[in-house]
Amino acid sequence: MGRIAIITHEEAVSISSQTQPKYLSIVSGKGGVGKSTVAVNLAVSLAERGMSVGLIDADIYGFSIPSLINMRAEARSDENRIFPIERFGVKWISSGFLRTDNQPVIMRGPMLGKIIRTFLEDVEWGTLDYLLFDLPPGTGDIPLDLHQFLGSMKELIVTTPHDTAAEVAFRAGAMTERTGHDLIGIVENMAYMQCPSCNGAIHAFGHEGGNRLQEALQCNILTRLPLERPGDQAPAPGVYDSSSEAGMLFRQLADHVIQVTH
Ligand SMILES: Nc1ncnc2c1ncn2[C@@H]1O[C@H](COP(=O)(O)OP(=O)(O)OP(=O)(O)O)[C@@H](O)[C@H]1O
Repeated sequence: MGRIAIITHEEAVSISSQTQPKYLSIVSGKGGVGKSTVAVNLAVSLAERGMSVGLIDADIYGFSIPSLINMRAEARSDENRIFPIERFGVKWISSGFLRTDNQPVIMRGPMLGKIIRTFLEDVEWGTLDYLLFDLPPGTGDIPLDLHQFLGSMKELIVTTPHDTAAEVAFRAGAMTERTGHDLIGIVENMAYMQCPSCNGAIHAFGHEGGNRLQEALQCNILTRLPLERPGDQAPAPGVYDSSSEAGMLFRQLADHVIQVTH
């Protein structure tokens, strides 16, 4: 597993505040592996370190950011600009904030690209240190569109330890190379759970998938996250409390991201 660097809050703040945000995509091969959960908690952890952070929910059809951060609201807009929703120190935009009736979003490929462009250009982001993208699972048009709009960007790939998830994640990782994006690491989510009686680790989804992916993509696993739901103390259904094991690991991951992207 890759070494995670811990940095102080002061160091983090001194790294922050450039004019151009750093673009970071969170990708996965399959749905349901926890990509949006990783994106949300990384965004909140970066903000806690003093970074100015925005997140684009680029999963236009399958958006889940509003429910993960427990926010049902319509983004304000005027003639020219859309104002992102602010919560937990992060600015968020999602198609779920453009309509609040939970109706399906029906769009063809080129319209998806247009929506992403609108999110990039017409949202009042202000000055950001990081703009994160929660991409839809798989290797569709949106990563290609983003490459066209922004050029090179950093990517984190999320998988579970299950062989199938890792195999599909490999294709998403290979796509990263083809689009010229820079894969900074792998997050193995739902890697283990703690046995309630003996406290040992239970590997419900196996434990080889992440290692195989690491070898195949020649890229480090940055963290292995437990199978653990945010508890009653959690600030929202998809946001971990900073004192939980997952919460602490997300804060370490944020430190690492700051180090490798500054
Ligand atoms: N480590 C974890 N432990 C327990 N539950 C988790 C964990 N990670 C994610 N979940 C839960 O699994 C479900 C799917 O997570 P999430 O929406 O983040 O996945 P996803 O990969 O973004 O899926 P999709 O691409 O289909 O939206 C959510 O209910 C989330 O709360």
